[in-house]
Amino acid sequence: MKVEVQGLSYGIKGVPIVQDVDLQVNPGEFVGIIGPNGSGKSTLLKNIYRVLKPQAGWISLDGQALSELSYKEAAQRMAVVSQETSSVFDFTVWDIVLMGRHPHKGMFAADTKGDDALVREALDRVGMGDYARRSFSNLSGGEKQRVLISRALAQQSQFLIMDEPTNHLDIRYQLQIMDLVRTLRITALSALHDLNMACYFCDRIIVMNAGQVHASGTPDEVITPELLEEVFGVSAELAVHPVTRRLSITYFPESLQSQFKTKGALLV
Ligand SMILES: Nc1ncnc2c1ncn2[C@@H]1O[C@H](COP(=O)(O)OP(=O)(O)OP(=O)(O)O)[C@@H](O)[C@H]1O
Repeated sequence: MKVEVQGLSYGIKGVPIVQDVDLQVNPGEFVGIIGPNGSGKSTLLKNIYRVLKPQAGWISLDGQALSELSYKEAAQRMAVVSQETSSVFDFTVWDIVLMGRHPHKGMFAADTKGDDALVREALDRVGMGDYARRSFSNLSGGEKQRVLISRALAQQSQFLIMDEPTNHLDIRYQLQIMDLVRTLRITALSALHDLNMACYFCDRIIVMNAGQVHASGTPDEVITPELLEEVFGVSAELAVHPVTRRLSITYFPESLQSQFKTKGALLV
């Protein structure tokens, strides 16, 4: 699925939060949105997945304006893994993942064996197969996140939006989830905080700063020591890993900078 956003702006009480954002996600691409805290990543994503209404701009899925789709039609095309996981109801893990099938069904349609098989497979893919009968609300943050990703898989949408999907996950599941999204070759747009993960897994990166797109391109094009200094205010060194050929970032906290500088090891 091809996703296009043009001139998207959103503000609260006259204060601009996202300003004139253009972006494109090509079919099968995994695009990461990075940026400092408060730079507008979540607000931009919420405008795309329709929790917020853009004050200006245009969003389309395969050339069709998102605003012209019903919520059900939009949910058939777009799955969301957001940061908000609280629920007032005590659903089981199975129920939560089964909800991913709802956009594909009529109002009173019963769940089919096909739905059950998709839910089972989606749970297994994130390593949560043994948790099906557990209460969702009692899970750890990382387990909840894996269940929500599982729901998105069961939804079988062609476009996946994620807001810091690896938040709460230990390193094994961070790698597993990012790898899964990558290998599914589903069109994906995700806010990410871990820049090494973004460099490793994303085809392209969009850098948000103060509500605007500061830079965009492949990780090699976008991530430079100068950008990390300017946008994130951190000193860092970049290297290309000899085996993976991916960019690898090493950060230098202020307390270590003078130490390394005196040893002449700081290369940037
Ligand atoms: N409902 C709201 N009322 C007032 N300000 C808001 C509201 N929602 C977001 N903001 C502000 O908009 C800015 C962008 O917030 P947003 O959550 O989009 O940033 P973010 O890049 O996702 O940040 P983080 O990395 O911390 O998750 C922040 O300064 C935030 O305080």
